[in-house]
Amino acid sequence: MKKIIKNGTVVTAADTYHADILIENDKVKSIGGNLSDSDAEIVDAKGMYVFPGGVDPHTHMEMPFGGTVTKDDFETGTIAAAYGGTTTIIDFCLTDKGKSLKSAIEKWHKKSNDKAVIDYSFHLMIGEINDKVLEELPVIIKEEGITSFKVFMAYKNVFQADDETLFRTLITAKEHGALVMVHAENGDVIEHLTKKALEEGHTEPIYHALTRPSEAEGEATGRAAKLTGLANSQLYVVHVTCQEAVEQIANARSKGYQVWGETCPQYLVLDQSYLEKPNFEGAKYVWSPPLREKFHQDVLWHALKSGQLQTIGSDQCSFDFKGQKDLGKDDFSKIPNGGPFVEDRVSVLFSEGVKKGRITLNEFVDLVSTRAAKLFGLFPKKGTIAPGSDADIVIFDPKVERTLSVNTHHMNVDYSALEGMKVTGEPVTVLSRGEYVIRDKQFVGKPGKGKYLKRARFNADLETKKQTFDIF
Ligand SMILES: NC(=O)NCCC(=O)O
Ligand SMILES: [Zn+2]
Ligand SMILES: [Zn+2]
Repeated sequence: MKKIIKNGTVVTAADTYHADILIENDKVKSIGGNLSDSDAEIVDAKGMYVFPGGVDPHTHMEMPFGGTVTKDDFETGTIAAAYGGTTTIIDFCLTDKGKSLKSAIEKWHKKSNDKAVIDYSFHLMIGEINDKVLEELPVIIKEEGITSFKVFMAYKNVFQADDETLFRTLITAKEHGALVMVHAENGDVIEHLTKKALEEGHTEPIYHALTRPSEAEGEATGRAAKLTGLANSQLYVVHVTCQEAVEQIANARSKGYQVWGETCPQYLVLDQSYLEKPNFEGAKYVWSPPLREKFHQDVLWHALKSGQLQTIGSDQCSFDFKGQKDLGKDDFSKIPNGGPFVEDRVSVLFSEGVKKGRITLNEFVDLVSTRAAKLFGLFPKKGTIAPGSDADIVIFDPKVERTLSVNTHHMNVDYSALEGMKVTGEPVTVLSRGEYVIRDKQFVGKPGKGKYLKRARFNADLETKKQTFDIF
């Protein structure tokens, strides 16, 4: 099976140039001018950008949360991801205290095995550290290729871990070459403020934001960064929303700590006022950490541009408005947290970022694909277009204008958080390992075609670009 993508503009995190791309089987074989091969199918990309498939480092498919389960599973969620130009997701595998890590991973394999239409991998939640966990972790890193662990500093009495657990996870990760991820909010402070608000009779969605102040995110981010320095380890802060957290990350980085940060499109284009929509509509905009006051958006864009934040995750965590979000109709603390974004992540970044002059085209590719591939042990198999890389490729029309809506999106959820938003640009054709998943804006992939990816151990040198590497 051979294809030549012709006449397009190839965009990577490093370069933008006109070239043809020859794909043989599942890999990029060569890149050059006027390539020809009589056996190859010609794919015309005239007027299009051709960039590496998006790597979304933050999804929650079919995840139990708040007494319900996220609506998109590995089938609907990866189909939507592919429509949106993403060809790899890394999903969070939740663990249960007292149960083996292996059993949690097996559960996640069962959810995804026959369903995913694009490639995928797992991060592993660490909720406790004990002898059993310490014994299992090296085996899991080796056998499952899971090289990133997630610790929640919030969601008290549910997922929240204490500082000892975080610190010991950081030490263990350092020892075995893994990256520790944190949901950084001070869960104890939030618990107190939530109880107080409810006692005072405040039940509306806006109180979700008011009881999770940005200072509580900044404090937890700074604490996690300091513990990382103390452990001489490595940290990735998920879904950064605010100035206080960005400042802590920048401060840690200025001291030479290995700390990276992710933000999400929702924090770049939506703000706290959405939670005040009438008729409980504000529940559609309940994320943790919450949407912030508008000025934080400029701080986040600036941090992406200046390199203090390095990736964009969708935090795909979709719940229907009817039947799921309304579990919190009389109590904001019962509204399932999260929203649908896996399909719109790349387009929002292109339209609001590149088109509006906030980031360059190459920075865009770095943010939606390359950096996550590097940080999470997938580069250069994923995250770039180069000879030997997987042929995960997006052919993207940079000119088309469209309006985002629940009526046209492919996520399995009854609303769009971006209803009516106009964006410029759309993926037209998406290849996963050389095969069409989206062809001329139609899904032509197959559930089960997506492969589970074992990832390499954390490699800080890829970040500082000191090292040459082999295609694997
Ligand atoms: N972010 C959110 O509100 N829901 C998903 C779970 C998490 O990432 O904290
Ligand atoms: Zn989180
Ligand atoms: Zn999340």
